[in-house]
Amino acid sequence: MSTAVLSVRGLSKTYVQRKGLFGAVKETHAVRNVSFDVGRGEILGLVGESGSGKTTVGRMAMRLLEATSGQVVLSGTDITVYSHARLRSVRRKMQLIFQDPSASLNPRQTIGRILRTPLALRGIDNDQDILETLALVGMSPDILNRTPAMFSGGQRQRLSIARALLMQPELLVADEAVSALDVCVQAQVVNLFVDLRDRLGLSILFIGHDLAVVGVVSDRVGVMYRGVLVEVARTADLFRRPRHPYTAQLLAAAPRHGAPLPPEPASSQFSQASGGCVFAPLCSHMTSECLNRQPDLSEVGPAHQSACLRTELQLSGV
Ligand SMILES: Nc1ncnc2c1ncn2[C@@H]1O[C@H](COP(=O)(O)OP(=O)(O)OP(=O)(O)O)[C@@H](O)[C@H]1O
Repeated sequence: MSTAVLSVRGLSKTYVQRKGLFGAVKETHAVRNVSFDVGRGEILGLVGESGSGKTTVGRMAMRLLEATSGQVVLSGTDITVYSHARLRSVRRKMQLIFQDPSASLNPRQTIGRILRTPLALRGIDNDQDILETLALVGMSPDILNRTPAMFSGGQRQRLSIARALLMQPELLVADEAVSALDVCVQAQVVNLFVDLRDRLGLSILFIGHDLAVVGVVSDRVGVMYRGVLVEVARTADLFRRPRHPYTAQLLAAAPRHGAPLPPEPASSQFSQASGGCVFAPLCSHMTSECLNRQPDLSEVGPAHQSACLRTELQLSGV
């Protein structure tokens, strides 16, 4: 991690709603004075309960939503005052991954057409980048004539990540990107985000409500509570020594406390030979389902193992 790819300073958002034409005005102070950096090649997690302002922060950071006040700096350039026309030139550098990939992939288009769209925007008309990117996200190259409906939720999320990558972004904003997936597929997609950080040096703002999942993927974690960023810390530090009472509350409620860690495999810390998802022994809430499934272990890379190691340290309170 070196210089910040994204810096937000003092971001605030007040939603103003009026009931009817002459009704009372209701103000919601959704986000108050939020500041943080996302370093190059860093995953910053943003966690908090529903309504705490995470999505609002993510959208303001991408300038998809106008902030009431505050500043957004992308790779050293202050884009706070960019016009919409000017924003177009930097938009490709920031890509949003949604919770529901079905809603973001046109069901009537083939995967080939969906993935050629970002390439066309870059003025490229051959499929080489597509094939390389599909390999990167763990998808087969022979799927270009299929449609999104022919894939599982996890595969569709990989495809939406592939489409985002084809824009050659510097920053991904993943807003609840694994929340709609079942727990074992969550582990695989989380693994993919960690791999992308390590292989491409991507910066990722990873937004979620589940501290166990956000903790696995993130280098640092920021905690949102009622619109305020109450704490930002390196993940291991946050798990070891939460400074804010709300963080401590989140940690106490995390399902990882439910079961003791299983014994470490004798041969290797992360035995792939034992079968099942390697996340399984480490995240108690993922355990039984993952072990029953035997996901494709060839997808499990070293980055994933380091994520597991970090989780294990966190879970064992090291
Ligand atoms: N368009 C809007 N108009 C009015 N209020 C809004 C709007 N969007 C969000 N809010 C309010 O702003 C607050 C923060 O919402 P936000 O969606 O950013 O939270 P969140 O932490 O992402 O929650 P969730 O995980 O449920 O999406 C909530 O009180 C929400 O009701």
